[in-house]
Amino acid sequence: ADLNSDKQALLAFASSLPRARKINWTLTTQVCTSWVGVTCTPDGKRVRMLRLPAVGLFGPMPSNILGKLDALEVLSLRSNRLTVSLPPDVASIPSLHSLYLQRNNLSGIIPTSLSSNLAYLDLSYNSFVGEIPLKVQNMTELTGLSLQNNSLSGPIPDLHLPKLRYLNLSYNNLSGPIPASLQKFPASSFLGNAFVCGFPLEPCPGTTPSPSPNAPPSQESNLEKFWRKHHKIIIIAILAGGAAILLILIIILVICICKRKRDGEPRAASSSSKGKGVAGGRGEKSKPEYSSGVQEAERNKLVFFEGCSYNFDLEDLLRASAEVLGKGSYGTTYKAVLEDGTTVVVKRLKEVVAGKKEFEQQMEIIDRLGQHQGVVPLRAFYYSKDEKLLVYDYVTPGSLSAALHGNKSAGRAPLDWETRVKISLGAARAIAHLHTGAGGKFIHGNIKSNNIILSRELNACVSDFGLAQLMATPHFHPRLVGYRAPEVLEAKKPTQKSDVYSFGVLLLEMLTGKAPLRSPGRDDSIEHLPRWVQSVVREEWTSEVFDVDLQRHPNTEDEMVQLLQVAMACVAVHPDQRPRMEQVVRRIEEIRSSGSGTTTRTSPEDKPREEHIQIT
Ligand SMILES: Nc1ncnc2c1ncn2[C@@H]1O[C@H](COP(=O)(O)OP(=O)(O)OP(=O)(O)O)[C@@H](O)[C@H]1O
Repeated sequence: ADLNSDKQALLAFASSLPRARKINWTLTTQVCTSWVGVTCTPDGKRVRMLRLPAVGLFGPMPSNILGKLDALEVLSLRSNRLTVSLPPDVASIPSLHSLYLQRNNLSGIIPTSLSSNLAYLDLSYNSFVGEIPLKVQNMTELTGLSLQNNSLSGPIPDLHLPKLRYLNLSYNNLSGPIPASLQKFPASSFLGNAFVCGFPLEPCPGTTPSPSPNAPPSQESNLEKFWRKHHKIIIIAILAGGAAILLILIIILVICICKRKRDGEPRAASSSSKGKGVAGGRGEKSKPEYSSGVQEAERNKLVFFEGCSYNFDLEDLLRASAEVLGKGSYGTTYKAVLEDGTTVVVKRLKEVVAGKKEFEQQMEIIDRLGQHQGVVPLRAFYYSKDEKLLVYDYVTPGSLSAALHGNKSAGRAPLDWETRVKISLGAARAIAHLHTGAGGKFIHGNIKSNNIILSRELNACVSDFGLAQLMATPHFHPRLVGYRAPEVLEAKKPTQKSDVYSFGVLLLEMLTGKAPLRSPGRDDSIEHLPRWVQSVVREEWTSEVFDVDLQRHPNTEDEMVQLLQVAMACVAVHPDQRPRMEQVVRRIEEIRSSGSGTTTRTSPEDKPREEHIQIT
């Protein structure tokens, strides 16, 4: 078996099921990079995961097709309308460790040929009948078993599975005592089976209740003796303790009510600080902050763009573990790692004034402009009254800002000259594309080194564009002021020419290795980078301007001076004197091709996108 046989099996699977929503699988496209729901092994030789939850698949689940994917580890076809039965060839794929088929219309018996490598099996909310197969006992890797809400009957097997952490057999027609090996699970694991008895449910008829499933009989009788002797004292102590706790709770409650009244704080305020700590009950993880504004009824409304190969729903995103990457002018950005390991960036926008239609139109434009190798593509968005979320690819290793100004003692290697030119050209091309790509009117509005994300090959990917148009008023985050053109600081309206100014500051940042706003004197006065560079150049100390890390590179000063001239043209005070972005691109291309040849001049920008942006 190889990738080609996996591809044939997937195509056969797709053609055997009428689909409500079109799946983008075709003979001519790449299985591993563009097929929705498909994840390959790291070497790209086999299909490792197939995840198509809630995509409207309906009809009988085909036999002898998916079983051919013999490197498959995860299969998720949950929340579709698959019928008839679970084919034995699927359940027995030897490499399979997670099988999610919950919320379909599958019936018949659970096949006995279950793979012994399964770690998670979810067949809940179907119509399976018959007994729970004894074969489950052999699945020693099993950590979760969800069979609730089926029509399973017969006894509950005695399962000695050391890794089993989650079990749900509720709402079936099972009968008989709960085996001792499963009495550690809560009552909710067994509820809704009229004839199931024993701890943690009601004792079985004709048996004496035992206080603990594992307590040895001798200990039990000692306890009884102790209880007989001291029960009055124990009851009085419990009542006194309970009364004291109640009193303390009442005092705390009164203090809280008084404090709230004093603060005059409305109950619904502080929605933005909710989230991380909103942990649910048993087994639930704390939810990411950005989940707090998503309404229960709207959880299926994550809008994906065409060609996106991610396959998760909003529910998955809300369950992801989220880490704050930063709080910017448009909101908070999180790195979200989903349960299957998929990593994305979620931007939670604040203070959006655009209505739904306007917002959706802008998303369409951002998506269209994202079809460029130098731009971080927007993959999905969510819009509701209380919450606006954007989902992007997670690009590593990080921002240009971190690469230029990050901590050297933490092992950061300085960017060499060749790389800085490559990044400048990549970013310039991407911004020129934004300026020309949507009828010639589009403005980035937020160019800065934090918004140039570097791929593993250190190619520039421009992010965070097209959002200013959705916001109430332009926000000037302190970090942003150094990039703002003078006319924007006054009139607060960015233009393509103000983008050119910001790009000029970015070039100066790369040439000097200095941040756009500096505090040179002891009096803490702030100096703008363009003004500082101008003053040094005027004194004819040009070479003093360049980053000390660049001064070590031989024969590159000519190129540095030429790029400095481009940067200075971009930061001209009058917008009309600044070049257009296409002119900037041409100038950097000339500088690059007239290079001294001391370094290799390959052109990775010409490679196809998937090699260009490394996404984890
Ligand atoms: N797609 C991405 N992949 C990896 N890191 C990202 C991605 N998008 C943003 N980041 C990083 O996340 C951090 C926070 O980004 P965010 O856009 O919220 O703030 P900012 O760029 O500092 O400010 P602003 O909102 O004004 O642009 C930044 O360091 C940025 O480099």
